[in-house]
Amino acid sequence: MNLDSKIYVAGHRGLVGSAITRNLQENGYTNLVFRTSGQLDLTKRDQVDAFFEEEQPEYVFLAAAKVGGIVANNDFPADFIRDNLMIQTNVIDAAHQNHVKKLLFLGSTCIYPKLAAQPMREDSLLTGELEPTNEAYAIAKIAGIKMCQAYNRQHGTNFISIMPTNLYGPNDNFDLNSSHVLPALIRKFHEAKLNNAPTVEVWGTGTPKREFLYSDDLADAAIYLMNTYNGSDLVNVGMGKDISIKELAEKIGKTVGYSGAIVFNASKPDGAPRKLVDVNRLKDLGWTAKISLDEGLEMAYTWFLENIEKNTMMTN
Ligand SMILES: NC(=O)C1=CN([C@@H]2O[C@H](COP(=O)(O)OP(=O)(O)OC[C@H]3O[C@@H](n4cnc5c(N)ncnc54)[C@H](OP(=O)(O)O)[C@@H]3O)[C@@H](O)[C@H]2O)C=CC1
Ligand SMILES: C[C@H]1O[C@H](OP(=O)(O)OP(=O)(O)OC[C@H]2O[C@@H](n3cnc4c(=O)[nH]c(N)nc43)[C@H](O)[C@@H]2O)[C@@H](O)[C@@H](O)C1=O
Repeated sequence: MNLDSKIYVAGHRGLVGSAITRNLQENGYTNLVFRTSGQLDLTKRDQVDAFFEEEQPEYVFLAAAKVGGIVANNDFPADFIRDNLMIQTNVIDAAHQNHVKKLLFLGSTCIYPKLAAQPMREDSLLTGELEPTNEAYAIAKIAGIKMCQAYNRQHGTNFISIMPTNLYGPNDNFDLNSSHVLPALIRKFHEAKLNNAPTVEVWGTGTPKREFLYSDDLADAAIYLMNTYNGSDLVNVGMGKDISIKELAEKIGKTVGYSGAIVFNASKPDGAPRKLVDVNRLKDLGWTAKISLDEGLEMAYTWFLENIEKNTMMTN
């Protein structure tokens, strides 16, 4: 990408899209194009076609998607498969029709089998059963990867796919029903501290392990790969280190300064037992993560205090 290339960041207000936008702006990219979902509903093909015909972006970061935590995925599988298939099909095909030079598709590590060998290598895709709580979302993401690969093969496009591990950072979703674990626990521990609550509820057994990457690191990797990587093979993006949910809860309790007890609610799903990604391909391509979980947690909690805690609209 040149500094004046026209770049469309789809989903620029979200966790990932906002981090990519910040990074591009800080690095002097001046010709960025955005639309909110209210201005451009990417599930509507006619709107997507009109937008691409009008704007003719050269590069596309596809960070718009229907995203949620384990319970939202489990409760609304139809919404997750429908919206994601529609958004990505519309954007990928419009990018081809309008001769976009390069597109970056964001998948997720939930595309790998529930019991994939750890750390999970890119070639474990489609080698086993998926985790049932997010199968619908994962199937949509796998279709997105395969669509990029098929377009590259048949049409000679340059559409790349990256598979980030669990992410967190500014503009995360802190709604307790639909968020991922890390923002949910920041909010739960913070509110328990304020209310002097004796316990905080953590879903599941606390034994599953997850890997967490700060969104600024992910954005840095995405832009690095957009600038340097041309290939149909997917690329994992992560830290290469994981932690149990129990350890994460203890860490967040410490960050927030909560001194009560943690109670596990085993009636909520655990999901995949472990999702550690193999980051060797990414390392070989020349990129490694820079922000540790401890640093990232401090930054995420500070962002929460400055942007969400003050928001009196928080209702659940
Ligand atoms: N969060 C995570 O832990 C992980 C995320 N990913 C992937 O990264 C990508 C971004 O996720 P994340 O930033 O967390 O998600 P967010 O929910 O934070 O942001 C998603 C963005 O998508 C936009 N969007 C949703 N539906 C539509 C629509 N119909 N039309 C137009 N825009 C729409 C929203 O725009 P608006 O704000 O204008 O409504 C929103 O800003 C996704 O592909 C996700 O699968 C992958 C691995 C982990
Ligand atoms: C990014 C990824 O995100 C999702 O998969 P997940 O990693 O299982 O998601 P999660 O962050 O919601 O949970 C991780 C673990 O944490 C436990 N947990 C404890 N307490 C809370 C809690 O309060 N909220 C949540 N959400 N989880 C909690 C929870 O029970 C589970 O064991 C999918 O959407 C998938 O599609 C996807 O791509």
